[in-house]
This record gives sequence, structure tokens and C-alpha cells, in this order.
Amino acid sequence: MNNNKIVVGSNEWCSFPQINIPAIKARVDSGAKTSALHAVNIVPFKKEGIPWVSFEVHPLQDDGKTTVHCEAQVHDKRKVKSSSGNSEVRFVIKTVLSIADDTWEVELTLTNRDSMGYRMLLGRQAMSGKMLVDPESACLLGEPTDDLLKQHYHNNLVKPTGLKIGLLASNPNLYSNRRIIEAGQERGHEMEFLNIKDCYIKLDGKNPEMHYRGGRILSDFDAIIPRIRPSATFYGTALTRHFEAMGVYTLNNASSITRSRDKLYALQLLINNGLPIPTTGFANSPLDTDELIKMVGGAPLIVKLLEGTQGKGVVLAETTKAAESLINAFKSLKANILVQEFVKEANGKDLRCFVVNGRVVESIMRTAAPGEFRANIHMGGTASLVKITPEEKKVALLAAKTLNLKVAGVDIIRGQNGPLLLEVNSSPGLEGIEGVSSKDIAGKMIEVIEKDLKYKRVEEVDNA
Ligand SMILES: Nc1ncnc2c1ncn2[C@@H]1O[C@H](COP(=O)(O)OP(=O)(O)OP(=O)(O)O)[C@@H](O)[C@H]1O
Ligand SMILES: [Mg+2]
Ligand SMILES: [Mg+2]
Repeated sequence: MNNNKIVVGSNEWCSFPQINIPAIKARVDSGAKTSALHAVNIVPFKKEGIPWVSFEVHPLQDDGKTTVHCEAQVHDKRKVKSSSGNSEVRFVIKTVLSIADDTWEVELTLTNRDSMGYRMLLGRQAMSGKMLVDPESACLLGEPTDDLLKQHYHNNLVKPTGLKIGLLASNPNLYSNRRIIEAGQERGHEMEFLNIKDCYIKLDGKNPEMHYRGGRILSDFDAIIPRIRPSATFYGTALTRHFEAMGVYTLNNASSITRSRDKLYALQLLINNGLPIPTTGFANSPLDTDELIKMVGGAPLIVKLLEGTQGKGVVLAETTKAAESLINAFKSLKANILVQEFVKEANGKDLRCFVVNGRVVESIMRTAAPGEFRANIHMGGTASLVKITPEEKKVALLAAKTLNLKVAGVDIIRGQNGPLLLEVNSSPGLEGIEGVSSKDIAGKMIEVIEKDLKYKRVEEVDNA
């Protein structure tokens, strides 16, 4: 029965000769009905009165420089529901798929984002009658060598003509970092990953220098995007400050990052600007523990490490006795903690408002896993898109403004009498939010740099 069916693994290389894509790795997903191609700059136009669409494809994973310009007749426009439950209208084209030694026509929807990093998804409609999937294996039909890929695409390399932007971070493989690099490259910028641990500095009043492991001097950057993980706060902010001393633009400046990292300091600044927070206390000595507990209204209450993240340093004490021993235990370890009223009405949910340049570009609601009060994704929470109230929007924007952050993830819980601010993150993750949103949030971050540096893309200048 399966005699002439091609057996494929969970991903396979294929090609689309009619739109000049000689090699692209497809994620084989029989759970999806339609096939999708990751395309950018999708622009509809008319050819002899017939609707066509032009678009660009970056056929190689984690490579935003290799670009193929494609054009195809529009076969359909269709509402497609993504795995996260959102729907968007996508263009559908028909084109010939070539895989193994066989070719046949398939339908492809064009989507401008794919959170998995795959450039295309092969759905069951295109496979039907032609393929069998062995999900345990991959690339059963072989893989092109790097040399062959180079040969295929040597004419498709876009020379960056844009800005030179450094991403100052620790892990190049992190979703957020990969997306920022990709978003910059898609806009024609030269993107470079700068590992915090490989940078070192020359303090010189007149001529400060930033060096990179191996002796290279980093002198020609237009902008730096600091994405500093909590454990690298001290050194990462020192490097960011040094770039600033060299006159380099930084998206989120060093002092703002430093302030937002200290939860106590940040809360002090936020309440000074009239922002609502849960009742919170801070004390140095265990002698004050009883008073501290009373101050926030007694148990149940929350104890937070000042420099926790991903929900790891946040604990719920259900009884006064538990609260006492917990607080005293932390104190004996010399840990700095906040004691906070437990906002039960929040019901294990919080809002993450992603603020970029004075705008809430997207908001998600995170819902804690059953039996858990912390809504963090890292704690098993799930995310969904949410429409925030005007009051919540006001709180999110004022919070980012107070801390002077161009990019901020503002965490809010819904209390009985309105929104309560929990914290403001200066390197908010993109994976959770882009996973449910259809917006190119990394791209919006790049656009801020373009705007602040008054950069105009070449084609925009030409048209002017
Ligand atoms: N006072 C509170 N009342 C009820 N729930 C709370 C309270 N404080 C925190 N939470 C829950 O715990 C989660 C983690 O708290 P918080 O955001 O302060 O810590 P974090 O470890 O810094 O997290 P992040 O990874 O977002 O930086 C919140 O998102 C919220 O769901
Ligand atoms: Mg935090
Ligand atoms: Mg948080």
C-alpha cells in the first residue's frame, strides 16, 4: 500500500523550483492541515489585472542575510488559526514542491512569523497520498552540504547597508536573542552577537575603548541592545555604561537596567510616581519579623528575594508560623527579601505588558499551573493574549517611563480595586509573547533604534 510513498522524518530538505528556492528545510507536521512558508515583506500587487503577491524568504534557518525574492499568483486569502489559537489572514499560493525525486503542486500559506525558527512547515494536505512520516527520524532524504548551500545561494546574500548593531548578551541560542538578530538582519542591518563575558574595557577619559576577546577593538557600532541576564547584571551594565561613554546608542541604558534589577529600589521609584503596588515591607533585622508580618496584613503572605527572576525567588507563606520561620531563615542566610501582601484575587494570573518606546505593543495573561500561585512561564504557567484595560495600560506605560526603559516587560496583577504593579523587567523574554502574538515584537525593538538614530532605509530614501 505504501509502495510508492516517500518516507520522511520530522524534518526534510525540499525545494520550490518555481519560486527559485533550491533548498529549504521543512518541518514535517502532520498535525497542521496547510503548509506554511515563512515570508517577510509580503506585498500584494496586480499583474495584468490578476492579484499577485511578492515576498522575501530567508530559506536558511538562523540566517537572515540570505534572501530570495519571490513572486507568485495569489490563489486565495485565508484565515488561519495558529497553534496558539490566534487567527490571521494569510495569502495562499500554489507552487510546485520538489522532494526526493518527485514533484507535485502544493498550497502554501505565507506567514511573516514562525516562532520555531523553521522556515517552512509541511502540513498533511500537501503530504496526502505522497508521504509517510516516521516522526522519530530526521533528514531521511539527505542533507545538502554547507558548500552546496553556498553554491545555491551565493547570489542571494544581502550586503547589509544599514546600521551596525551589537546584541550584548550571554547566550546566542536563546530564542529572544536569535529573534533580535534575525529582525535586525531582515531590516538590512549588520547584527553582531557580543558575548558579555568576552568583552573587556579600557578606562580612558579621552579615548575609552571596548575590546573583545582576541584583541579586537569594537569601535564602529551604531547601537547596542543590552540583554543582560540577572546573573550578569554587574558586568553587563558596566559594559553598557562603557558603550555609552564611547557615545554609542544603547536601547535601554545602563542606569535604567541597574535600577530595575533591584526590586526594592524600583518599587520605591514606582510608588513615588503614584503607581499602585501590593502592600510591601522590608526589614533588615529578624527582630522586626513579627511587626513586618503585621504590616502587610498577616498570613498568607509573599516573601520575595530582591534579585529573583522567573519566579524562583518568590515564596508563599500560608500561616503566620510559616511566614516567621521563612523570613528568619532567609535572614540567617543574609538574603535581602521583600515581604508582600498576597493578592489572592489575582487567582494565579498576571499580566505581562510588553512596552516598546512608550507603547504597549502586546499584552499577555499568564495563568499559573494548577496548585501554583506564580504565573511565570518558567513555573509552568501558560500564556494567552489579553485585552488590557485603559487603567492597566496607564500603569504599564508610567512604570516603563518611571524607570526610563525603552523596552520593558511590566508585570501587573489584577487586585480587588484595580491593577497592582509587581515589577518591571528590562530584558523581557520574547518567546512567551511571540508564541501567542502574531506581531513581530523583535522588529519593533529594532525600529526604535532606527527612529532614534534617524535611520532611513535605502529604498525609503529613494522614494522620498
Ligand atoms: N503579591 C503577590 N500576590 C499574588 N501573586 C503574586 C504576588 N507577587 C508575585 N505573585 C506571582 O508570582 C509571580 C512571580 O513574581 P515576580 O514577578 O515578582 O517575580 P520574578 O521572579 O521576578 O518573575 P519574572 O520572571 O517575571 O521577573 C508573579 O508573576 C505572580 O504570578
Ligand atoms: Mg523579574
Ligand atoms: Mg515577574
